[in-house]
Amino acid sequence: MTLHDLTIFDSRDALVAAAAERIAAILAGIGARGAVCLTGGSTIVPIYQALAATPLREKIPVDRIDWFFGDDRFVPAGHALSNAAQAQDALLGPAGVRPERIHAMPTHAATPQAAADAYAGTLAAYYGADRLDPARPLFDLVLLGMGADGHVASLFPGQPAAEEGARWVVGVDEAGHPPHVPRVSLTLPALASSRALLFIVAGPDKRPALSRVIAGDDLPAAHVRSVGPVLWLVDRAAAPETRIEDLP
Ligand SMILES: O=C1O[C@H](COP(=O)(O)O)[C@@H](O)[C@H](O)[C@H]1O
Repeated sequence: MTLHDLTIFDSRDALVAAAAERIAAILAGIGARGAVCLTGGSTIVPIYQALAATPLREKIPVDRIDWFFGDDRFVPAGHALSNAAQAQDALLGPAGVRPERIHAMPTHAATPQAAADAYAGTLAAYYGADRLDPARPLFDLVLLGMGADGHVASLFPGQPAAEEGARWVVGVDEAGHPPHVPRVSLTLPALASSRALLFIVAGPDKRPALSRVIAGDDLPAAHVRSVGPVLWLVDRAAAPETRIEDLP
């Protein structure tokens, strides 16, 4: 991460408002067809709610966007831990997105890896190829949170999924962070196939990992790339205490 990619907001409310505005502006610029990769976690929920409400909802061309997921918990559809259910309740439902535009991970599959393989097929069918071309990113926008351990999507530190360099989607049998249910996750190459990528990070529990990302330590979040900008929007509580001028 370079410092010009990091914006620090004085409060979580300010972060939520600014992130929602930024996302709405990106989505408003989508042309005839676009793809967005949604995140799970708790930080994103009020941002989804702001996007689904007036006045931002009016800026979003919901019917020209296909909505995908960066990861999900391997739980039945509608489960309290489901990222897809959370996004449906906070954003997609209230914003009036039609079901055929929503591409949830098939967490009813026999195994997390079977779900991952099926979802890779869904992505490839949308993209029209099974090889990613940097000149033609898969996603217009990827949204990500970061766990306190430095995980992104469901790519946890020290696990092989975080090293995957070929497949687009992987099954994760053991989550490295609560809730400890199996996961399905896009890989770093799939996330990197994006015109823009936005991290949204809040809370004091994220501060150590964010400091490590800035220092370039070996954490999944530090390895996230995009064809376009990778922007970090963080609140003051998550930001390192080091004076900004002293950061690398
Ligand atoms: O496990 C998860 O959490 C991360 C971060 O979530 P947060 O609650 O700390 O905001 C999220 O990026 C990921 O999608 C989710 O499955």
